[in-house]
Parts: sequence; structure tokens; C-alpha cells
Amino acid sequence: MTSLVALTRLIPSRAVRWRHDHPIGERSDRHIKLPTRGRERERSREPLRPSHSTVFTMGDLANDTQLTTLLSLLTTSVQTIEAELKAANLPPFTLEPKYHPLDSLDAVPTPRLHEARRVAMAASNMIKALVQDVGTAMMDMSTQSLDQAAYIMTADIQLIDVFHTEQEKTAGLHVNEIVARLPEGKKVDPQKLARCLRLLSTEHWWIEPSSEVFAPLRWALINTTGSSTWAWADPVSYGTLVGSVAFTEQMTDPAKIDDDTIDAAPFVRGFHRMGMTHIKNWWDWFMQEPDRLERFARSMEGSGYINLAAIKVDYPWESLAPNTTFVDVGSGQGSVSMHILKHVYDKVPTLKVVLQDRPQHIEQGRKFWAVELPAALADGRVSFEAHDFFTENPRKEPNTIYWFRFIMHDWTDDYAIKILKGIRASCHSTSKVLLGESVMLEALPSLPSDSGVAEFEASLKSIDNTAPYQPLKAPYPIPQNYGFATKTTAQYDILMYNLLNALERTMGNFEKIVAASGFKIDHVYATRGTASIIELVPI
Ligand SMILES: C[S@@+](CC[C@H](N)C(=O)[O-])C[C@H]1O[C@@H](n2cnc3c(N)ncnc32)[C@H](O)[C@@H]1O
Repeated sequence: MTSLVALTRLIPSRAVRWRHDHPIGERSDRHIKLPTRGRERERSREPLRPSHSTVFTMGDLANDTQLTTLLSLLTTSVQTIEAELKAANLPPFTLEPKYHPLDSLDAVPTPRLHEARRVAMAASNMIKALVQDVGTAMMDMSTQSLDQAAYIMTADIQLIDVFHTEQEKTAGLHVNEIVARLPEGKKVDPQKLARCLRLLSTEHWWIEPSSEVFAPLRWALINTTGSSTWAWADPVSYGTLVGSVAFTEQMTDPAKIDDDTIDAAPFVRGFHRMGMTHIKNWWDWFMQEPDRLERFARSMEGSGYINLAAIKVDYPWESLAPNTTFVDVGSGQGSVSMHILKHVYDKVPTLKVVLQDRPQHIEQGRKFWAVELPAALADGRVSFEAHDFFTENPRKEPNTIYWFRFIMHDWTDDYAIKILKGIRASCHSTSKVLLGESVMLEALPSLPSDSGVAEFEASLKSIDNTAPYQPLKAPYPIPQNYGFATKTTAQYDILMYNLLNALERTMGNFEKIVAASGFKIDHVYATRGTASIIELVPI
């Protein structure tokens, strides 16, 4: 995220400079109000001129290009972010190698900060798209799997563990020392490692404070060995690379175009091309490689960094009816239900959780809860049962919530309908289904007449941080789906295809599977994470 001041530092040529005719702190200068497209400029101090000069004034900014509109949106959103952090007594965002308090499974930004953050991410990435030349854009896109390979490698060799103290993390270590400290079996060539870290440093994961000395930045910490975020690199990121090599081949195979089974995922073809024809599909891989199953179950908590904290606070769990049974269907180790129960443990004392999954995952769940929330086992507030969700659900009592996170997106429509019908057959009239899933938005453009800088500012100001979260409309020229700020959902959509031949759904897609299963959508809760909570009631 780039402030105006930082942006000026990025201007490379000595000849190209901002001339601050007015103090930077003066709002009229800092904050350029742009006229709508084609209208006369309202605030420029000098007429626009064909510029042979390379000296720009702030007045020149008042030109209705997309770039300057985006800069204005960026300035507003960055200022809002900083003001919100200050108001909440939180430190500013930095790249230093320590987590920010908002980087937590228990923390959510205020609604205003969240909205400003989305615009800052979308605007800065759109500025990049406007200013970047096509040649470097081509190189960037065509080699992104190398960023991914370098990221997976740093997780695999347990790189972060060689930094023993905060001081070492901040100052960095020489690459020879880094390699000397790597465990046996994880040693690499120092120069190759340096080259990988230089690649990652272009995305601000690492930094090279002095020649061949490398230090992690904040994002690199997610690969701290054993953490739930580290567990994501293998299997999920690794599986993604495997599927990517056979992606086009699988998509264009006439025999596979209408095949909606999980076995038809590119990932399976990728493994077969590597000679591993014994792997039938994603879930089968884990049955054959139990270590990976354990890491996958753990990584589901890691994937919670995109939505778990928001799931906890953006749904009214405190208002659950007394004696509610919360059935976590396809729970994995039950990270989400554990966090929800912990969140309302005393406030909703009659709430009980049931984990349902396949036997191996349930065993993993028992171990996880014994460590993370042993009180729930002692108090009889959690139970574990093996259950195949393609069959009728054994839980039939009133006031049951059937909770699904990241389940519908694993399956194409016929399978998703079958899963929901298994619930419908058991569902009491007082019970509900909650789907914790991303809702895909189409990538439609916004129009200059929709919402501009001034409207965005006014909407940001009018947000009541204590009210339930409601997303704002994207300001022009940011696309209606918020572009880069919702890339994670678009990535998940293709990730689901790649690994499982499945998909993230639009609201229309959800309506279709819900109606076909004997439910209707009662309410959709937007959250400050990537998931919405879609509440279904039986009809
Ligand atoms: C993407 S994970 C989500 C886990 C959990 N809901 C979460 O959000 O952390 C999907 C889960 O579905 C489970 N699953 C797959 N097929 C199943 C089946 N037929 N019956 C029950 N669970 C199944 C997997 O074992 C896995 O734990």
C-alpha cells in the first residue's frame, strides 16, 4: 500500500518531481477531487498544458484519468486505514518480521478499516496494471509458478527456524550461515537459495539488508514450521502445482468436459503424468499418505486466516437458541467449530458441538481438541462421530445447526445437492443449515456514474463501526467485485477446479442447489473475511 508521499519516492527520474505548491498536510492539496469524466476541471490551479516540462504541480493531478482517480481513492483509503488503526490503539502496518495484532484468528478490522483496505488493495493493484509495461507484465504472469515454487521450498526446508532470535530476524543472516543451520536433508546450495529469496523479496516476503544477507519480512513468518499456515504449502500449494501442469490438457479433453466427478480434476491428471497412477483423487491421496492428511487437516485452520475471525464476529452466535446442537459436517479437525465454541463458551453455555467427518479426520479432531480446548471434552460439549455426508444425517433433534465450511465448494452441483438432501431428510423444522462459503461475484466494471471518489469518502465516513458489517459498493474505476481485493475468492474458485473438479459459486449457483435440496435461503450474512454465511431453512 502506497501513500502519496511514498509514491513520490518511487518516481525514478531526478527530472520528474512533484512540486508541493502547498503544504502536504493541507487537505485541498492532498486530496484531489476529480471531476467526472469529460466535465470541466473544477479545481486545477493551472490550466492543463501539453507538458514539455517534466516538473509537475499538484494541480496537474486534477486530470480525470483513471490513474489519478485511483491515486485519490488510494490516498483516502490509506489515510482512513491509518486513522482507524490509531483510533483502535493499534500500531501502524509495517513489514517488520512480527505479526500485526490484526494478523490473528481472533481479530477483525473495524468495518471502516476493512472497506478502506479493500479499496487500497484494489486501487494499488490497478495502478500497477495501468503503469506497468506489457513486457514485464508478461514475464510476471508467465512465471508466477516460480514464486510459488520458491515459497514452497522455503516451507519445506524449514527456513524460518534458522533465525533463532528477534535480532536475527531483523538483521538477517548471511546465506552461508543460513544454509549451515539448515537441518541435514534440507541443505541447499547457498547461491540458489539467495536467488530464490531475491525473487521473494520482490513481493516483500524477504529483504536483503546487505549483500547476501537475508531477513524475513512479516509474510515470511507464515512458513514457521509446524504452524497451521506452514501446513498450507504442502499439500495444497504443492497439489496446485501438480494440477497446473495438466490444466489445459484436462480442460480441453473432450472426454472430460462433461465429467463432473472429483476424479476428473487436473490434479489427478498431473499426478498420472508424473507416473503416480495409483492416486485416484484428492481425498484418496491423503488416504495413501497419512502425513499429508495430518498437514491438510491442520492447514484448514491456516486457511481460516482468510475468514475465521470474521465468521466468529459477523454472525450473531450469541443469539443461538438454548440447547442448540452445532453439527460441523465434514469438520476436518473441527477448527472452525472449536473457534466458534471458544468464542461463545460462557455466553451460550448450552451450546454443544458434534464433529462429523471420515474416520481418519475424526481421529485427528480428537487430538486437536484435546490440545486446543480440553474443557469442551471435560464438559461434554464436544463429541466426535464418523459419518459419510452423502448419507442421511444421524442428528435429527430440534434446534440443530448443520454447519458447513469449505464443503459445498469441494463438490459439483449434483454432489452438493446430495449432501444437502442428506440433511433435509433429518432436518427438524426448527433447525437450520449454515453454509460458510465464498460467494463469487462477476467481474463487471463499475461506471463513472456509479460511485466516485466523493461518494466513496462519504460512504466510508458514514459507516457505523458498531453496526453489522455491510460491504460498500466499489467506487469507479474499481470493478464491482473489487478486483484484486477479492482475488483470493477467484483463486479458490480455480483451486477447487484444479484439485477437485469443483467450484466457488455465485449467488445464482447457490440458489439452484439450495432449491433442489428442499431448502430456501433465509438470510445472507456478509463478513469481513472471504466467506459469507448463507442461512438455509427447510421448506
Ligand atoms: C476442505 S475440508 C473442510 C474441513 C472443515 N469443514 C473446515 O472448514 O476446516 C473438507 C472436508 O470434507 C471431508 N469429507 C470429504 N468427503 C467426505 C464424506 N463423504 N463424508 C464426510 N466428510 C467428507 C474431508 O475429509 C475434509 O475434512
